[in-house]
Amino acid sequence: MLEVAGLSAWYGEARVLDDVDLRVAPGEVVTLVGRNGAGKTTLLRSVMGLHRQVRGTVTWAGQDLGKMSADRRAKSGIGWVPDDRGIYATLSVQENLLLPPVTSKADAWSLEQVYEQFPVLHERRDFPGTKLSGGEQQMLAIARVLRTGSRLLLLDEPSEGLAPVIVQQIGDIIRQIKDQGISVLLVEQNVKFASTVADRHYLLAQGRVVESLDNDSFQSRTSELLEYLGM
Ligand SMILES: Nc1ncnc2c1ncn2[C@@H]1O[C@H](COP(=O)(O)OP(=O)(O)OP(=O)(O)O)[C@@H](O)[C@H]1O
Repeated sequence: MLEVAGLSAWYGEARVLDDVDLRVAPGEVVTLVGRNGAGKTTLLRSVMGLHRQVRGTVTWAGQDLGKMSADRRAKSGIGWVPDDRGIYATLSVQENLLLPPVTSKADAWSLEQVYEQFPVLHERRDFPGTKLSGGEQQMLAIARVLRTGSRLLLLDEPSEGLAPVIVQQIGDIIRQIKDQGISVLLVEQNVKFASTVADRHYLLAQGRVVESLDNDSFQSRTSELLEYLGM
């Protein structure tokens, strides 16, 4: 379980998150929805320990993460997939997958498991990162954190710039991950996509959570909510 309580964040004097509370249960997919600049990426980065000018608490698997470094948070099972995907362009797919340090964690996916769940990565295993499509890069970025045994994935706009058919594939992967009891906290501007994968949603405006709602309520009120958020 991830629990964020009273989280505020600043860049210098500018406060960009204001007293945010949220939870993600095991196997739950939760989205952060809001217009550009609402603070979504900063929230993910704060959970990962990459943004340090914060106040409030982040508790993961019963442990208050306090001032723990991003590296130690990763070792405790939190996986970060940035919006630029962070693929090493000159390395092959397989080399990218072999980069995370070998871990004995039971949750860490083996190369065989990755290739079984992501057949396209097996087909492309000798391709350099530069030759992958956006969707393949996204799959590789997700697979790479699963290799480290992550039990919580922080995904920043996984559908961005992808063709609808590829977005559907990313949705399938998120559902498979969920079925394995892994939690996902997902920033998403594509609300149609968000409503096909998520259990719950937090709506963020100017750094504050303005609504928290389950997927059924989100689907029945989508246009009203988007108008309210100015999206
Ligand atoms: N490095 C930075 N220095 C100063 N201000 C920043 C920095 N990064 C983000 N901000 C500001 O913090 C606020 C929140 O940005 P953030 O990127 O978290 O929003 P977002 O909801 O993820 O939007 P987007 O989808 O555009 O990234 C915005 O006002 C943004 O201009």
